[in-house]
Amino acid sequence: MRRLTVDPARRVAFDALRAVHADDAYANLVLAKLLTERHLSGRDAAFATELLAGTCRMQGTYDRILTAAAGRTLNTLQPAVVDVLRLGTHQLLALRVPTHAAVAATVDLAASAVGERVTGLTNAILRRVAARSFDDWVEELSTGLDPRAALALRTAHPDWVVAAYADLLPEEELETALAANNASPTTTLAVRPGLAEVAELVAAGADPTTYSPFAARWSGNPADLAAVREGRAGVQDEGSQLVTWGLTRAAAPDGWWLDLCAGPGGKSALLAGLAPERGGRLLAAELSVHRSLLVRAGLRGYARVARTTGWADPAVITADGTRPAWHPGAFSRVLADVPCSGLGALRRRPESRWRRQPEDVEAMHPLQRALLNTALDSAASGGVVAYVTCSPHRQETTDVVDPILAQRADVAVIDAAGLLPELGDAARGPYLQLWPHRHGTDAMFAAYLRKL
Ligand SMILES: C[S@@+](CC[C@H](N)C(=O)[O-])C[C@H]1O[C@@H](n2cnc3c(N)ncnc32)[C@H](O)[C@@H]1O
Repeated sequence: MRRLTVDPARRVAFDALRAVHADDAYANLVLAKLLTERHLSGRDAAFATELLAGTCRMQGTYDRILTAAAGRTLNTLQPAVVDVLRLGTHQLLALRVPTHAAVAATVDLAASAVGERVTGLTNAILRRVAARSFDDWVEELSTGLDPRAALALRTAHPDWVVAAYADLLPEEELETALAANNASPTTTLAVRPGLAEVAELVAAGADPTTYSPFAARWSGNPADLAAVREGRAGVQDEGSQLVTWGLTRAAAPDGWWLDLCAGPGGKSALLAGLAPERGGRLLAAELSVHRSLLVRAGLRGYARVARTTGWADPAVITADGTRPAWHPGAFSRVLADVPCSGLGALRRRPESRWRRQPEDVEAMHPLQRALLNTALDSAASGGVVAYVTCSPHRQETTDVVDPILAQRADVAVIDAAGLLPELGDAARGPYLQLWPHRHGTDAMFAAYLRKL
């Protein structure tokens, strides 16, 4: 029997991909767990990360290429073999792995992970994949497709996601916008106001970002930074920081602030630091017990300061935001960062574009409406509500906000551009819409509303 030399990075990527497909695991979470368990770091960890993330993102297009190369539908192959082939295809068509190395390493992976009997098939299919470049495959497979379907194939997005983007962006911007979802985002950190300064992160080697005064980009492991270890900074997309900052910049009375859907707690951590200097104090509410614990953990830096200085400690409760455990009108500022499809964070959630279905977007609509109505009921007269999604999809953004505005006489829109004037090109009517290709952030949406 021949000796197998399966390298640990490819094996980790394969086991993570199997968990994504067989157990509905989140690629990022399962990968982080496997890297730790198997003690992979440095170049091996970087290769496994790129291999897994790239394979997950491009899956729909790779499956079309593999179907053509195999001459049969993929459901006639063992699922584990299909995953081996997807990983091999990414190495051949997107990474700079020489053809012979990509094929040999993938055939060895097939032998060790599935069995010697599938090596001939794996080898034959991969050799056919390797015969063309990615662009040549796409050109061949695009024959007869309409321009939108060809764009979906080229940028590896489901047709319905392309349609949702096309609904919001000018045609000439569409391809750039979709392509931006295929770039690996760098890690962005946010300081906890009052506990750390961006200058501390910059002195440690991070880079300031364009818009958020709380942000810095970091290319290493966040846990290497003392500020992160001590709960004085955390990982948070710049878009999430900006929509939160917008809420704190509107005029509003002093009083308690509410984060209605707080878990895992990134925005709460920013709000908690900004509240005291604006006459506020934060209550973070979250439905899931596990996620409420994450919110509490994210606020641990403030808890330490509060113990020693008597500073107003943020509070965390586990509660259903649609059945308020507080009196109406109790809050001066309310953040409703509602559960959504996450279509604006496709860069960070490599598998999600193929897992999500249009029905998922529809299914969330009633909860989003209910949470926005609770948020408005919870705000005091003169108070401000931010309705936020990490999705630009019309159904979970303006289709939630506009009908509620039409129904309620006690709400007015605050122009988002006035709250965040440093952001060019982010107005969506009176609302805010960020985009990866325009702002380098997730595609966050925010509507700022005044309770009359
Ligand atoms: C988009 S996430 C919030 C992200 C969070 N604001 C952050 O920045 O870390 C939505 C959260 O709403 C929670 N959620 C879902 N239904 C809820 C409800 N009825 N009441 C309160 N929270 C809810 C989910 O568990 C999830 O943690």
